Amino acid sequence: MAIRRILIADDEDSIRWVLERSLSRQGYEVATASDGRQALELFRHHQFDMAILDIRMPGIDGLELLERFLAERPDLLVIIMTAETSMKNAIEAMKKGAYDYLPKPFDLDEVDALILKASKANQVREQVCLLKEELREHYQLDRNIIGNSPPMQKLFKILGRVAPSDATVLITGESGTGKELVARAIHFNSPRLGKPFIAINCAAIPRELLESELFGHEKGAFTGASERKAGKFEQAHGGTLFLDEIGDMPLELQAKLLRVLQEKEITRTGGSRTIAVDVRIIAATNQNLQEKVREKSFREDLFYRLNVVPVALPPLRERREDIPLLVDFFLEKAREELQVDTRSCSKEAIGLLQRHDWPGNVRELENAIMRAALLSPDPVLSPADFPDLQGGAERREESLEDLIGSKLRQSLDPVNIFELDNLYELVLHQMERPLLRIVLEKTRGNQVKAAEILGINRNTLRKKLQVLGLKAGRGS
Ligand SMILES: Nc1ncnc2c1ncn2[C@@H]1O[C@H](COP(=O)(O)OP(=O)(O)OP(=O)(O)O)[C@@H](O)[C@H]1O
Repeated sequence: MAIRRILIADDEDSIRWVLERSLSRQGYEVATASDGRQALELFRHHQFDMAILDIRMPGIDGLELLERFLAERPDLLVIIMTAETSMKNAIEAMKKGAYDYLPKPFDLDEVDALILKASKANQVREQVCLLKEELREHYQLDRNIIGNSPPMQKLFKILGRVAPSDATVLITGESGTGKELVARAIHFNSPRLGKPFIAINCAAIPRELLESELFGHEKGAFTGASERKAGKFEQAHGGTLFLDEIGDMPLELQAKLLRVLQEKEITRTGGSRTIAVDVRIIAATNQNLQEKVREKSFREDLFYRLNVVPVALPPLRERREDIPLLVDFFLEKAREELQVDTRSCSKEAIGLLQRHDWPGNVRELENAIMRAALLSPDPVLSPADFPDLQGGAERREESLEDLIGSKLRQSLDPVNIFELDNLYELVLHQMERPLLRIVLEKTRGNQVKAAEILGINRNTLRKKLQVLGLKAGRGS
């Protein structure tokens, strides 16, 4: 929004008069006050976009007004006019949150330029606010983290409570359960939104580099350190640092990390200066940290420091009821990202997906859906589109059924079945002999194995072989 209403406060009549005249001519709505009290009164009754305040006024001075205004309206653009030749007052004003300062005496052109600059800055600021809003919406907890099952509802409750705070969170869960997704959601739903979210995977970085990745290094700190470098802690200043796979952090670094967390300051490798850092920590692991503490490969004090709010993500096999929702979510993603028009999954396919155990959790499901959507020519995915799953067997059974079905049709077509009265037994009997023969062939006559595969008792198999006149093999 452009600047429209301006408040001018100065005890010098000539300054008020000149500014009011010039700004009103340019179309701004201007209100003037000759002292701080009057300015405060006007501020309380009008919505100004900008205030131009003289630093020296009887009663309430410009700096105090600035503070009071910003306490109520942090978005107000305040310009402080200062007659002082020293910069001290101007610096003080900037520290207190003034947008800029205007040294007296000034040209009206200077004032115009300043208002124009502020106007542009205001627009950028509003855009940033909008973007933040969009981001927040994008990361709205239950929009991106899919799940409706009781463990997920419990999770949303915890996240809703913990996100707005600065509390350290320790996320545990098997690989692919969404630990990083949850860490991001916490950040984007916290007041730190708009500040950096920095992730580092402690398992993926060689030990000797991890320290400098985390805490930075000074030039020449070690061979290869040709430039000074800020570490992840510094990069995350004001925001959130996500320490993934924290269980893999070497013990000696754990000690340094603990110190940093306690003291909220870092020292770069090879440096001596301490640098204050304001960082929220979210750590994650798929290991049992308590067990590592017992084994002495993870520091107990660090564990307690990180485990302020424990968040445990359930494996997908413990919330199978969420699979249909997840499938729809990933199908929509596939349509957007892969330009396919896969619409849904058949009931049988959903059944198959719900029976699978998903050792790779949501990541594995996501990959399976994306791959199937990409490869299947059909808008509705069927079990055949998931050949890697258990259901491969089901699919083979299906095709075996088709195969037998068509053979049966071929042999029955020329027969007048109305003349028969024991077709069921006849057909099954016809199948029994070839089936037993094939299985015995494959087990090289091992009856124990054959009985096991067929799922029948060994004595039953032996009797059947006798009745059918099939040669009994070895295996007794
Ligand atoms: N509940 C969920 N809803 C939607 N997508 C999810 C959910 N959980 C995980 N995902 C997706 O699954 C993939 C893996 O998630 P993520 O990387 O967060 O898991 P992780 O637990 O950090 O895995 P790892 O331990 O292997 O690093 C991502 O693409 C993520 O968006």
